[in-house]
Amino acid sequence: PSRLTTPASCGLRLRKSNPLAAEGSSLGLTAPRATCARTAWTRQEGQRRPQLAHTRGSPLHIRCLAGVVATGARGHRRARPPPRDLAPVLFRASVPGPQSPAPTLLAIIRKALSEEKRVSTKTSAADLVTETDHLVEGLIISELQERFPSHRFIAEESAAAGAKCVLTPSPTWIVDPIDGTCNFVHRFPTVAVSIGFAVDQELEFGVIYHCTEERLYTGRRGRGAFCNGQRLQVSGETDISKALVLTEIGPRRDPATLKLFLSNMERLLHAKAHGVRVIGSSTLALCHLASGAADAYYQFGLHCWDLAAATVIIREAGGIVMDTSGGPLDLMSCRVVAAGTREMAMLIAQALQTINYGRDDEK
Ligand SMILES: O=P(O)(O)O[C@H]1[C@H](O)[C@@H](O)[C@H](O)[C@@H](O)[C@@H]1O
Ligand SMILES: [Mg+2]
Repeated sequence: PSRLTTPASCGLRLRKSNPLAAEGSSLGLTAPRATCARTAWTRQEGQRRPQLAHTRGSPLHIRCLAGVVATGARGHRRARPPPRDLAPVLFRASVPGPQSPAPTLLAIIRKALSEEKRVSTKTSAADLVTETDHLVEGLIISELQERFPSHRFIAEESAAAGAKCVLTPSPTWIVDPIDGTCNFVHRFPTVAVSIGFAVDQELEFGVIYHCTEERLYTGRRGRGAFCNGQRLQVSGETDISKALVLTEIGPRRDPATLKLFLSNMERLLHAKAHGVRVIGSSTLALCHLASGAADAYYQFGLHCWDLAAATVIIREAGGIVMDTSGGPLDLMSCRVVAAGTREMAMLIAQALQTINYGRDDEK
């Protein structure tokens, strides 16, 4: 398999035992070795953000992510690979063994999960963020930026700090460093990292890692969707009265929004859905849909970083992702309906009342 050369201080290779091996062999993946990173915190425009410098032997070693290969150009690292030739595999998933003191991205999240956290709020009292969200986002972006200096990024905590969320035709990584931050704060073990990639405003691939259950979901346009190497397939259910439906509450708690949220749930229960579940992570709920463990998902108030990776995974598992109007998905519209079948998606869309959260690209 091809082996990408990385800068001396941040070599990354993927293990053969990586859960992606089945898919990975066709992508030319190789085993991981340590990446070293040093973090320093500085205040910029009132925000606390990580500045990263890759330094071998620095106190914080991060073996975090990314074997990225150009399948059409094996063995060549390109500053800007041809869009269709990119395939991702992100995350060194395992906690390091005793001989390896370097924490993985996953280890950082898992360690922080069990510790006290400094929690801040963003758009509402229920919209939470921690230092770990910032740290993980900084690590992911710096790693990818080093490999692909011309690529663009849309990332949750950067957006919260004022960065614009505009999806241009340029290759763009769309990152949610921790999805399920409220769960993370409460130590509720449903937390994920989500990274999507778009070129020409089209979603090319997505990777979602379930941090506590060590499940790696991947989807690549035209190449299928997998969980730990097992192919994913959505359910074929078309009847709401036989459906398990998932949703998320969204960040707002004002009475008008809550009334609409509860009324939408009530409408689906009146339609005799078997259940409507809220698990606290949009990306993992969407992965459950992709794996056939649920039949539909809808939400108002989610963001492009909740949707980007999951959309590829669901589509590649045979599912439908659309706008709540029944039209095509608009990644920036802060709303979605997804289902295993078009019939189910349309039934859900027809049952819903709109909750207007605005657009990601107008904030
Ligand atoms: O945890 P974050 O990344 O803030 O994502 C949340 C998402 O943006 C919301 O729409 C969902 O309702 C939450 O469950 C997600 O966790
Ligand atoms: Mg998040």
